[in-house]
Amino acid sequence: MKLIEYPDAEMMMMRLADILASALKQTLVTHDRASLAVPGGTTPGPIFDNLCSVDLDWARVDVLLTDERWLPESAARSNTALLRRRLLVDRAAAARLIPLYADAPAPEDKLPELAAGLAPLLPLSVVLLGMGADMHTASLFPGADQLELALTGDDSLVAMRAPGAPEPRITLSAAVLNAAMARHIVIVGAEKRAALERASGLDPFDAPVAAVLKDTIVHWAEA
Ligand SMILES: O=C1O[C@H](COP(=O)(O)O)[C@@H](O)[C@H](O)[C@H]1O
Repeated sequence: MKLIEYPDAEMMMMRLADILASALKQTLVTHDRASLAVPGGTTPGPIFDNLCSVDLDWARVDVLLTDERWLPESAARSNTALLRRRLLVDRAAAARLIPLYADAPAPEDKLPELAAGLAPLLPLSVVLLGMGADMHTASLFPGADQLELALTGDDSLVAMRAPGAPEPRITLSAAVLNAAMARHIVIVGAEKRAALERASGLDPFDAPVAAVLKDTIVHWAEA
C-alpha cells in the first residue's frame, strides 16, 4: 500500500476526482467502456461533486457502488440515493448506473440478478473504497456472517449481515476488488488513519480492509 497525505480534505477530494477521471479517460482509450466503483457513506460526497462535471465520455462509463445497504432509494441511508444526488448529475448523468439494490425483502432474493448485471464489467477499471473506523471496507465488516465467503470465495457479490451494520448489506467481494485495474482508498481524520495503520498488520478476518491493501493507494487528510 502507498499512502498519500494531503494538506487538507478539500484539496484531497479535488485531486481524487482528477485521479479517477484520468484513470477512466485512460481506460476509454483502449476499451469501449470503463467502470468505476465508488463507496457510499459520509466521506465521498465532495469527490462526487467535483467528478460529476468533468469532461469525459460519460456515456461509455458504468458506475456502481462498492456496497449497498439493503434499503430503498427513498431511505436516507441509501448509498444509491447518494450517487443519484451527487455523482450521476451534470455531465456524469450520461453514465450508466449498475444497481446493487432491487426491491425485495432481502439481498439474497436478488443476488443472482445483480451479479449477472455486474459480470460483464469485470474486471473493474477503477475502484474507490472508503473505510470505517472499525476497519471495514465496502461492506466487509469484522464479525460479519458471510465474511469468509466475501474474503476467500469466488462469488462477485455477497450478502452480509454484521453487528456493526444496522441493515443487511450487499458487497463486492475481495476477489472483485482485488482484480480491479486500479484501486484507491479515501479516509479522513486521525482515527481512521490510526485504524488503517493498525489494520495493515492484522488478519483480514479481524481487519477486513487488510484484504485489499496490496497495490492500493490510500489517500488521507485531516478532518
Ligand atoms: O457503510 C458504509 O461505510 C463505509 C465508510 O463510511 P464513512 O461514512 O465512514 O465514510 C463506506 O465506505 C461504505 O461504502 C458504506 O456502505
